[in-house]
Amino acid sequence: MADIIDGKAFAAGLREEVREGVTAFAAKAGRAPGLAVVLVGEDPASAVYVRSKHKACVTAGMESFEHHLPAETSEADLLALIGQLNADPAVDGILVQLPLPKHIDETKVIEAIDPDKDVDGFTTASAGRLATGQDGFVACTPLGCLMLLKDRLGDLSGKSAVIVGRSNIVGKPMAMLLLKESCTVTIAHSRTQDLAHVIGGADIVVAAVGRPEMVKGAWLKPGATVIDVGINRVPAAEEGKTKLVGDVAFDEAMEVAAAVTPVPGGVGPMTIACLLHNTLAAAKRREGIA
Ligand SMILES: Nc1nc(=O)c2c([nH]1)NC[C@@H]1CN(c3ccc(C(=O)N[C@@H](CCC(=O)O)C(=O)O)cc3)C=[N+]21
Repeated sequence: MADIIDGKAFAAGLREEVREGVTAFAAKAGRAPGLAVVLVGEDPASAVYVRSKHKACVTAGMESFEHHLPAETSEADLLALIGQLNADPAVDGILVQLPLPKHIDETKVIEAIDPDKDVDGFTTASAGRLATGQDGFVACTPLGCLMLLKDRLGDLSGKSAVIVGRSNIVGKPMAMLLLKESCTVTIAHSRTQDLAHVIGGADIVVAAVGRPEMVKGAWLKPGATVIDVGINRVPAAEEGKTKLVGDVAFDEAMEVAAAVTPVPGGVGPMTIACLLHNTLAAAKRREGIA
């Protein structure tokens, strides 16, 4: 039976570490780090995420600036707000909750964020810095996955890692991070032939495809470490109820792997903790505090 990697507990530790860092920062800078979160529209899932980000911020001793705009906000008005936040000295980090309403060009909005305030790591500048080994912000979800892997395995050098999924916000930055750790990295995706065979060679599997339980336990190399990024809401056994499952068939994986992250309680909590970590780092960088 594999170990369950307790992302929730690890995230709690990281949040406590950030809280201490915030206290030290405030003593030197005379102000708290500030995170601006921009939410456009009424998507209920987004509202839940934004509320938990706000709570986490406040608990860590940070300033949280919430900007909740109506769904019909124009792209120009949103860009103007980003411009204001870029110029606001009290704002160290800017997060624009995705997805945005269809009439707004997401890329254009993300690119408007000052890369030095891009705590989500979503701008082209941040992606380029990561790919070329320069200092910058790493997207919170892959950063959280890397922390869990290093905590579990220590040195990752020489390990074979397969990432399932090639998104800009998880798959690609995850590949860059693992490459930097000297893993041998494979990115698999919907067109990959014989996925079972590809995954079968991996010491590390990161599943980020958004397809419920698509990675089967029998595909895994015995003793593999499995990081499940998927958060899929599916019908539960009880009529009318739903439950969350990952991209990995968890019970099967537990029979073969050495360690597996659960959903919920795995990668999800790490994403928010890493957002706080990035925001503190942004504040320190802006104030020239080591
Ligand atoms: N600009 C932007 N940045 C984001 O980082 C971003 C975003 N937009 N849009 C939406 C996704 C999703 N996301 C999650 C964060 C935490 C959990 C999380 O904490 N999940 C818990 C609870 C899940 C639940 O009960 O619903 C868990 O997995 O244990 C999940 C998902 C951040 N996102």
